[in-house]
Amino acid sequence: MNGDDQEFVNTSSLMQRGPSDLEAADPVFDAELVEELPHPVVPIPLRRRFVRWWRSLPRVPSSLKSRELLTQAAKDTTVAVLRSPWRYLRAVIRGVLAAFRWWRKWVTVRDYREAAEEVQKLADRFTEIRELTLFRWKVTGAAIVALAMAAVVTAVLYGSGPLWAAAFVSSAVLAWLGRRKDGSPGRKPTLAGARTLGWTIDPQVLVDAFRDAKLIGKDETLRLVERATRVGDGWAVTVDLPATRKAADVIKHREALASALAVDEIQLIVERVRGNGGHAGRVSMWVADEDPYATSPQRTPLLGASHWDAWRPVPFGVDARGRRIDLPLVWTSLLVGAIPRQGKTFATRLAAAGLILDAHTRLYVADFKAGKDWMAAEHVAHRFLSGDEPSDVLTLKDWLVELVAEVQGRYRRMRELDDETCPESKLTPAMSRDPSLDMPVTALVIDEVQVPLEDRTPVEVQGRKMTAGEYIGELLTWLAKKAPAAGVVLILATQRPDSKTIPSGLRAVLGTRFALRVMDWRDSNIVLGEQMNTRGYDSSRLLPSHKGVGILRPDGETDTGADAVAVTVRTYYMPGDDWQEICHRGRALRENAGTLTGHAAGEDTTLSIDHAAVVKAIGAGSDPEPTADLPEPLASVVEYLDTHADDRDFVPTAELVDALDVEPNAFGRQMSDLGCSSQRKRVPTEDGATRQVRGYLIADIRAVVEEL
Ligand SMILES: Nc1ncnc2c1ncn2[C@@H]1O[C@H](COP(=O)(O)OP(=O)(O)OP(=O)(O)O)[C@@H](O)[C@H]1O
Repeated sequence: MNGDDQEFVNTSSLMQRGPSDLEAADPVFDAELVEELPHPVVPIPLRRRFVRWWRSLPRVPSSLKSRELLTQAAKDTTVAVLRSPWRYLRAVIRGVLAAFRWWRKWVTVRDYREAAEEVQKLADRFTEIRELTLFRWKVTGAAIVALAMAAVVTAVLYGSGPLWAAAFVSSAVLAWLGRRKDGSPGRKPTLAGARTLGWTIDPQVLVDAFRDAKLIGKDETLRLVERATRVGDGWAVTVDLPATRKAADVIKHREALASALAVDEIQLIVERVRGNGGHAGRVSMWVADEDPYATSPQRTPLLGASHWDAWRPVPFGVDARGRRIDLPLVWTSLLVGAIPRQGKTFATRLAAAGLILDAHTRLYVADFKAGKDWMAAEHVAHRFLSGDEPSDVLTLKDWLVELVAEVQGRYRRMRELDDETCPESKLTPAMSRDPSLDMPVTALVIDEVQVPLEDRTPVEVQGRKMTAGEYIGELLTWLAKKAPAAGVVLILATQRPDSKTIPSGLRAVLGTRFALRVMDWRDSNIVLGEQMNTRGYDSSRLLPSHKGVGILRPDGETDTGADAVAVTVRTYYMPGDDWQEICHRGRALRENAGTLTGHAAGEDTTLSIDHAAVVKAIGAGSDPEPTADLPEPLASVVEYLDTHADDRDFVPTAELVDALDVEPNAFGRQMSDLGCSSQRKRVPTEDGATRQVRGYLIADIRAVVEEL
């Protein structure tokens, strides 16, 4: 508080008391005393101040404000200068053509002729027009003769200098006449050959392609951030879209852009540039010279590694540009889906290979394909089964029960550990390698997971009758939710990625997805996640010949260099002998480290299972049948939604009518009687567009069920 404030407090107290009882009073301080620290003055260097001032000047062009832009401007100027003779020549040629067209129109008296034609008096005016045409031809001839004579006389009198000067002036006039005006790209040749690669030389071709693909408007243009450069076996370019246009839309409509650039969409990689150097409208494109997946596949780099750390992302494949894509596995889970013979088992084995080469990793391998593909893993796996009989399904069920108990035990033990060893309720690399803690990274690999999930062997879980498939679904869902943080990784591969086979609850908690070729966009969405096709990721569009190529939607960050939602990857090729080699190496590593256990060590693999504890943990058997008391058709709708709703919030009426095989009008009436009213909503279609359909909000249906 300063002196003036003190003054004010004194005077106000005097005013309240009145003038009669004037008495000297001590000042009243109604404030907090704070120590006044001087503001630190940080001197800004003169150079920085100048740079700031320079950059804030509105009239200085942006190319003079940063070194990168200046370099770009210098490059652009050099290219413009080098190209200028060619552009000038083209402008002159266009000028000559324009002049010729004008002259032809004049000499044939076209305007007069057309006017006569319009009033149907051409016959009357014919002689007149003919005479005028003849006269104009004569004028033309006289002008040519006069020009030629003038040229000869000038050449004789003054040499060729003035002739050159005249030619230059005429060419300049013609170039001006033939100049490209904004918005009129000129006549486009109909048979000009392929547009491919034209854009690498002339950015205008790229702008036209964006316009043709309707990614920018007719009057909008692109800004070239980086000129087209050779990167790998293709061309890369970075552009800025006009304000308000989004890079995400370009990714979504990649196919239209590929068509406009006349390349197969598999050759065109479009990414949004994120982070410091990017923004929502900056697009980086790479166009491969040819099908990047037509070449022979690469062997996995794991072959060159004597061992691998399971905590390091596993080398999984390469993208079209040849950039390596690594797949983090610990703390997440992986779902691989594809139609048969597309490389599902190969991809799953790649993920498993990284874990096999770590001696401190425990493996559970269940091969329901019952073939040779996984045989080699028998030598390293703690638990191993290969078969598709109900007895195998029941064995898997027991494993899962064992794993649920294991995960619960791990969390219990983690609670008792000090903060330094276990800072969060999560497994750490040090914990996973400490034999005294007995918490190694554990991977559960199930190939053809649809086999156990669809199994109908009846099982009784704490008095509740259910199928083995249902119980396995519940156990897997619990594990996918809870186990990754405790170091238990789920790697599931399925040939049938439809919503009936893989329960939506399970799919929703599987962090990493890899979709090789599937039958249609719905199946692709089931593997990759709802509406991924509308975001430009649809694995049904991959070619059958592209074995091992799929769309990877990672859980965390992959090493792609670009921060994309998903990326198309060609997995490394690891044929049977390489796989066996890896498994043998994994066994040798375990033998050295003394970590070979279970099936691989020839130990007794009888399981100690506490079913009751597991049932309590996952809550199975305790749920009352949810749809038992519901009236129809609501009960069937709820049953359908439980298996098919995924993470959707809306279900079209047509889909329900189809699935439940009911009469649409009666169905609508019954639903509305039960309190579920339908409404219109836009839903995505196969081609990426949206369509308005009638249907029900799933939340509304659930609310009615609750009420009932
Ligand atoms: N990365 C790859 N590069 C080239 N070819 C591959 C690649 N991955 C797999 N393939 C080829 O694809 C074929 C099928 O692979 P795989 O056995 O993994 O298919 P799948 O989807 O598991 O089939 P199924 O569903 O019948 O079990 C393999 O024989 C292999 O030759």
